[in-house]
Amino acid sequence: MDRPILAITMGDPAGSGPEISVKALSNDKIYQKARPLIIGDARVMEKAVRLVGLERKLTIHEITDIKDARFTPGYIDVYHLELVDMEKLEYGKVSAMCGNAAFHSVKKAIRLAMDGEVDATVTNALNKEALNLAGHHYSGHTEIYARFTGAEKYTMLLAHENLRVVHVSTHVSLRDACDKVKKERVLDVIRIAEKACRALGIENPKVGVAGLNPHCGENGLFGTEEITEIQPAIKAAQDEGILAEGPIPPDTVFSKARGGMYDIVVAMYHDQGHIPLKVVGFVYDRDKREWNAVKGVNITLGLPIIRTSVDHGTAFGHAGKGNANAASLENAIDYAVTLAKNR
Ligand SMILES: NC(=O)C1=CN([C@@H]2O[C@H](COP(=O)(O)OP(=O)(O)OC[C@H]3O[C@@H](n4cnc5c(N)ncnc54)[C@H](O)[C@@H]3O)[C@@H](O)[C@H]2O)C=CC1
Ligand SMILES: O=C(CO)COP(=O)(O)O
Repeated sequence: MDRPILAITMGDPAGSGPEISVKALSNDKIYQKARPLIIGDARVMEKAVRLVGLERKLTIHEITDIKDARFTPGYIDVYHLELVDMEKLEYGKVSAMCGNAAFHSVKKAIRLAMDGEVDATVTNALNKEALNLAGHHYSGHTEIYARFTGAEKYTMLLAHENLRVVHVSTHVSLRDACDKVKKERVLDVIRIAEKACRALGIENPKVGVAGLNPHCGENGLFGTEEITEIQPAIKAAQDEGILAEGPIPPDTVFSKARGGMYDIVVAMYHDQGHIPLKVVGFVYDRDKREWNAVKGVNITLGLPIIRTSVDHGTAFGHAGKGNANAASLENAIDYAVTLAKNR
């Protein structure tokens, strides 16, 4: 486990995943801490190497068996799945072909991890519209991983620096999200959050639990979920010895966590957790008209295997231009290495 084997999915071939994978793996230092390979299409990856002008430095090494991987700087091992008709590939366009290719890359990575052939998986972004257009009816990686690993209690963690957030629900409408705030689910997510912090090397983690409603409902004046669902879940967690606190008003809980009061925050729905993370991790420069930083990592917790991911999307606006930012993928690779080593 000194240099864990990482299966990195190429993501939607029409997006920035192949390009940022090449950028991340062109850094020789990565091979000192991990043995990375790409799961996807070798032709797509060759095109990405040319796109970033690294064809003299990097060779795509096509494999169909992990045993054949070189894991050596100067080569990018690609577990080739013959997924893409290069004549039809158009950067920045939603297509069933690309949705299908992204899906099968993910499915293969999961299989390899479940079979113990790789130590962890790292995903590049897929486009949910393309995925569904291809007939794969999932709302994201999280649900694909749950289905193919058989996990029942899982959740999404986003992390950037010392800010970590897990979610009671993710890809559902805001109306449905409110109905999903139930004691049992909140308690499960608190438990998973605490365990994840330990897996990341944090001793005695403190878990801050957000409320759902403004000001936590002001004692029932505008919403009662804090009283009927969230408080009882926190009490049950405390009875198990977990250092959980809350419910904490959602508008300040993240600043408190960032300041060091909590190691992790339990958010009640997708955007409650995603917005603070991306306000900190995504930094746009108005004068340069580009992103100075696109950082952060997405980790699925509660799986029997490791999955870390970029926390941005397919960035179709950057695809084919060679100017996408690889920082989030580098973060995701680092987290995968840490989790594999602590397992
Ligand atoms: N892990 C995953 O598979 C994720 C997939 N998505 C999917 O991606 C697609 C596009 O979603 P959007 O909401 O547009 O989010 P997005 O993250 O692709 O784009 C948001 C903004 O960030 C910029 N950006 C994102 N990644 C960048 C990078 N690596 N380098 C430079 N700039 C970058 C984009 O140019 C855009 O301005 C959707 O289908 C969505 O469902 C979104 C988030 C995560
Ligand atoms: O869209 C995402 C976050 O909003 C990413 O979701 P998945 O990790 O499930 O693909």
